Amino acid sequence: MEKQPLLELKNLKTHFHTDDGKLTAVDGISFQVKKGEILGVVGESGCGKSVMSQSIMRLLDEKYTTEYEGEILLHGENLLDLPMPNMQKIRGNDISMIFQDPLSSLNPVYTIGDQIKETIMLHQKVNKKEATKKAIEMLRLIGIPSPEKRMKEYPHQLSGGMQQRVMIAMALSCQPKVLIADEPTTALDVTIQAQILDLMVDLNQRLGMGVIFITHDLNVVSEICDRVIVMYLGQVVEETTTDHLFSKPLHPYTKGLIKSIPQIDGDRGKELHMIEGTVPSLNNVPKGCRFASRCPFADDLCKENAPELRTLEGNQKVRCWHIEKILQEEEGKYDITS
Ligand SMILES: Nc1ncnc2c1ncn2[C@@H]1O[C@H](COP(=O)(O)OP(=O)(O)OP(=O)(O)O)[C@@H](O)[C@H]1O
Repeated sequence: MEKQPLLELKNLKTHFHTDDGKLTAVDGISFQVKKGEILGVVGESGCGKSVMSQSIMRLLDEKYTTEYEGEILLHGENLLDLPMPNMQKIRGNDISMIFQDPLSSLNPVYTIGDQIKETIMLHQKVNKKEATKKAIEMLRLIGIPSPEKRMKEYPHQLSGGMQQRVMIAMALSCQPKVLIADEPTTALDVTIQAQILDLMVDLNQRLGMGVIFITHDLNVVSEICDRVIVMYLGQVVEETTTDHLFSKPLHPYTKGLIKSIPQIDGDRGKELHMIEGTVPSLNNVPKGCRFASRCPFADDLCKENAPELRTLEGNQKVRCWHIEKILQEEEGKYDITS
């Protein structure tokens, strides 16, 4: 039976009212996250990944600058319709978020224990003693040695990796249905990074949590994600399974990203492919395909007309006018290699 989505975005748009006019940083994003699934979100800097996740949590300034359109459905309920106090209950209880920089989310003047306990007591009906027990359990679960001792320490007394684990412990302490992880391991060294990713996958499988994993690192995507969306200038340009992303990327932008993955072994000496050009700015969004100025396939059609996201066989979705041409090239490639 097809799993029901935990979280579904339907044509989400996030607009900022600025001195330069109205800028649309997220422009019609739709996707689903199912129970126990890890959805990767990739794309170059500035393509709207963080604005999208902050929109899901409704963390942006709605009073003065930000305007949303579309739907963010959690179990069928549109989060964009909720009054802020209700939304605050959703945060931490149903959806949690972990950020790139752990120190920005940990309070330097409170001990680790107090911060986790406070999060637990804010979201669950438990007394202090029970909250302490749960906090220790969570630190143990997340692989922090001597959790009783760590509870009494302040954030600055912990290494970067430990701080990140504490933040993950806090995010998971209420067993959210959905976890949004925004570049959670970028600032960490490779060994710690691998340990934290293992932990996240383990918890995702054990707790059945849906995860939205935002990253620049396609190697990480290949290791942990089930499906991936590729974003470009506020839109999804490709959505596919992780297997297909690497074996059969179709959008020219996705192909460029895959080619620019640094090779650790093999291919040594081969020049790293960089996608030429830069992402257009939000106050100068092209009227045609947003990737056209950097695309080797682009012609007049692309420059004049914006392509829709098309669904292909295997539920792969691609926003490009030249899918057939690209598919033919792929076929050719397979003929030679098979
Ligand atoms: N408050 C704001 N007002 C106006 N524009 C904003 C605001 N916040 C973000 N933007 C713009 O929205 C676009 C998307 O930014 P966002 O931070 O989501 O990109 P990103 O893909 O997460 O990049 P990175 O990978 O570097 O974190 C950028 O052009 C950014 O300048």
